[in-house]
Amino acid sequence: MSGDQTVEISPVPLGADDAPAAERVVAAVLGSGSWGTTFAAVLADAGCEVRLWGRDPEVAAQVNFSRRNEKRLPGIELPAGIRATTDARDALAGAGLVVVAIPSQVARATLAELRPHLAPDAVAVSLMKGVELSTDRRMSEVVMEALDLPAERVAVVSGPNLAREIAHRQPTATVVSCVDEETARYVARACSSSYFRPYTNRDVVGVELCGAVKNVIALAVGIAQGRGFGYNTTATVITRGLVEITRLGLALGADAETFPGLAGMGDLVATCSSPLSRNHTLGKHVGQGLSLDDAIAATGGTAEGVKSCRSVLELAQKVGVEMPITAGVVAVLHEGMPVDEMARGLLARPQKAEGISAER
Ligand SMILES: NC(=O)c1ccc[n+]([C@@H]2O[C@H](COP(=O)([O-])OP(=O)(O)OC[C@H]3O[C@@H](n4cnc5c(N)ncnc54)[C@H](O)[C@@H]3O)[C@@H](O)[C@H]2O)c1
Ligand SMILES: O=P(O)(O)OC[C@H](O)CO
Repeated sequence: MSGDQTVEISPVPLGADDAPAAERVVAAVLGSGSWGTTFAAVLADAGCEVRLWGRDPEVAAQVNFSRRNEKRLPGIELPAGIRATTDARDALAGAGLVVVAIPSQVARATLAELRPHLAPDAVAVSLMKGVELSTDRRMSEVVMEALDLPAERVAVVSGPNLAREIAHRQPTATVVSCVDEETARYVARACSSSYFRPYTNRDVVGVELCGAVKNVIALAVGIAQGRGFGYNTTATVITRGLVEITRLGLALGADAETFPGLAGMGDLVATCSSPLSRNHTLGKHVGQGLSLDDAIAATGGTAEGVKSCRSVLELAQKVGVEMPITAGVVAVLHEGMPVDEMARGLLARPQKAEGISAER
């Protein structure tokens, strides 16, 4: 059974319909999974005209005629301002904002197909939290390359944003990051509502790495919990996980302020704590003894860390940063290492000083 099905969430409507409609942005959301559909709802509640593109005609029909996406967001009523379509040309025509919410590993090929339909002045937004296998590119880099856009027109949104809580209009905040501050503010205005509060920054590298690597750390926490370890182990993995994320980020030029922020610590805590997280849930299944394939099937949805753990480790090796938790997750998921051996290996590492800047 997936983690999604076991968690009860109370809807907390905070007057979403009262949200101020600033400029009327036309937005196309690519991907009608849990986060794409939820972000479409956020944009609609914020006053945008929203087209939701997905491959599944049944999902599109259900969104249009019942205001629901029962497959990904069971029991949730969507706002009226979303029109779903399976026709990419229709979704993208005149869309000034193009939001990408498909699994990271298929983004490049999918976007390359859609590129001819992109409006000439469009700004793209990546919601994806992964690193591309074989190229080790962050997702904003993939979006830039596949859509042939400059960095100034590509933003990322990342933070403690579990889709189902937001679909229930529970309050949260996020970070909209772009090298161009004006673009970040434009995107932030477009998605700001009474329950969704975006902050902006220009540290795209840091924000994206936080989003991708926290999935790997959530897998490690899930593995530990599935094995039966308690809060001390959980807190240790989260804290040392943040050190891994920070070291990698700093080595790749990120801003130190990002890591204790919403996209860093905030998202790490949400993902490592919640049974709504697919990465956390999948890790738990593995810790309880399921094979990777069975754990993937039991979890459902996209658990980006399963694939991205390998590209994250490769990135780290390229810049000489040691990431022992990430290496342990790769070994358990992809190299057959038993969970107890991962735990023993992490604990047996040479003693060292605690800080971020301690030897790598
Ligand atoms: N769900 C969340 O809470 C959440 C929150 C923040 C970020 N994210 C990130 O958003 C991204 C999408 O996650 P999600 O939760 O929506 O996943 P999901 O598994 O719920 O949905 C993925 C969607 O992509 C579609 N898809 C798969 N292959 C495709 C292809 N080749 N072309 C077009 N569509 C394709 C699937 O049919 C599905 O509708 C991931 O990178 C994830 O890390 C998710
Ligand atoms: O379900 P997960 O593990 O992909 O996590 C969802 C979001 O990234 C939490 O912010």
